[in-house]
Amino acid sequence: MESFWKKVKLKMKDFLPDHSYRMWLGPIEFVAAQENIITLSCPNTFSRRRIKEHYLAGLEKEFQGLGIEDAVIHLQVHDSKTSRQSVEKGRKTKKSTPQPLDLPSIPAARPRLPRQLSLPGLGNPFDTGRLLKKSYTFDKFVVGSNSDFAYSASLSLAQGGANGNGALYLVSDTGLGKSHLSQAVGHHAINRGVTDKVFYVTAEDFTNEMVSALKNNRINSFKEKYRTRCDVLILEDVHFLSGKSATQNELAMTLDYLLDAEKKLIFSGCYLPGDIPKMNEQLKSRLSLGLVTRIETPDFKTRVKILRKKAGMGNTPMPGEVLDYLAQELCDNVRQLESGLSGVTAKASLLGEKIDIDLARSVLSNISRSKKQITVDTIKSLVCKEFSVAEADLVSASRKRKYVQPRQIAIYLARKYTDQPLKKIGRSFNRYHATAIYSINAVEKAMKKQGSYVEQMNYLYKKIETAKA
Ligand SMILES: Nc1ncnc2c1ncn2[C@@H]1O[C@H](COP(=O)(O)OP(=O)(O)OP(=O)(O)O)[C@@H](O)[C@H]1O
Repeated sequence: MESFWKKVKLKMKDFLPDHSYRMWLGPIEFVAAQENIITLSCPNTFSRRRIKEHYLAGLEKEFQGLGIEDAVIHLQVHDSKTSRQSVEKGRKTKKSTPQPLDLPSIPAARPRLPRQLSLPGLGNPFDTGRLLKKSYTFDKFVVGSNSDFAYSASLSLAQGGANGNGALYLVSDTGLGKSHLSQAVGHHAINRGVTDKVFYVTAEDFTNEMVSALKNNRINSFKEKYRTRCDVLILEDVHFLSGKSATQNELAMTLDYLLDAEKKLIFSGCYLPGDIPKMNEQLKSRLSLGLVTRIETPDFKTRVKILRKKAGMGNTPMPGEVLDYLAQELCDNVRQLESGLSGVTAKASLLGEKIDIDLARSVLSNISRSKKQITVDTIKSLVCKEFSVAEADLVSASRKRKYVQPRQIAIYLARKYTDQPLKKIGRSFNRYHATAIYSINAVEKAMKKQGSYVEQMNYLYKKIETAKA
């Protein structure tokens, strides 16, 4: 049986991005097999959970493909102290360890930087569908005047693209439903049995996977994977590709294949394709080939509708006046509405308090206080002080190195710590928003290359987070 496991592993190696294989499947060892039950051992509980959630069904399928009908995998942890209890029967076994109380975080929104923490393994066909967030379906999306066109376009694409378009580009500021709608298209395809070859991948993962394939002489299988094994491609955070010309070329060619084969393509990003700096014309034109639709910020009526739906999905009844209050105060995006709602629910349940306006006010005061503390101006003055530059120089047209670096860093920090749209941030530095995107990418790139740069940024984060209002 061990030889079967070796075969399964080899197959997985082919399927998965290199880093995912190395991180998750490479370290797994074969332990024993009895009839159709195969016991494998993982290096730790975290890895076991990850394997269980993302890879187990696929592994079992691979064993079944090798003729072991009804293969069931038991996962255990390597640790010598491992007891029998740590052997789990895949998905069916309930966790016996009590989980720490997971308090919902109150901040208004998660950082709006292009996703840096995307999951390894995104976009591999083996993970098909399982990487899509369960709740990101059409029926859970609340349609308002801000999103009706994007919703209809996504649904139409999911239902077969009656308008003949095989591609859709969703654009919006952060937290307004791009991921939700794009993943809803994937769910639709899988749930209706149209196809399970749905690839969900961020532009960053696509890039990393391609670079790793190049390094490991696997570029042909990378190309083959995207060009021939995918029916629905969901590519998020497209702006991340700015300046990455090799990835742009490869993606443009892949898109040609997929478009020719009439596959469904959904892209999302914070900027229109034409506004992404350092993006080659071929890719821009392909990204714009289908419908390009914008999701706007929801108006008050829609915010109430969203809150009502989300409150209805939970178990805690939420008075109408509290929903109105939250909708009035939280205007930036839907993620912020979700934070407010879960903050109110959590506080009420933890303290055993009644849900009313006073409670909601106390929860939101924390959100707005932390938001108010960090403004673009606070960031500008802190960066000027740290780099010993005058504010006039920071926002000037000068491209001298001594000003460019602090300027880029300040823009990056403004994006990370404030809710200001990038256009507005750019304007605060007398720059177009394309330059703001470029600055953010430049800082990210530098952080990836130099440890000292990361240290410098960590130092600035601390300074900002502890700065007085
Ligand atoms: N119209 C909507 N109805 C219901 N939920 C929504 C709606 N819009 C957004 N959401 C919810 O808000 C949260 C953020 O949405 P999502 O992640 O899709 O935003 P995004 O535009 O992709 O953000 P980012 O650019 O930061 O990735 C999700 O939990 C999503 O389900």
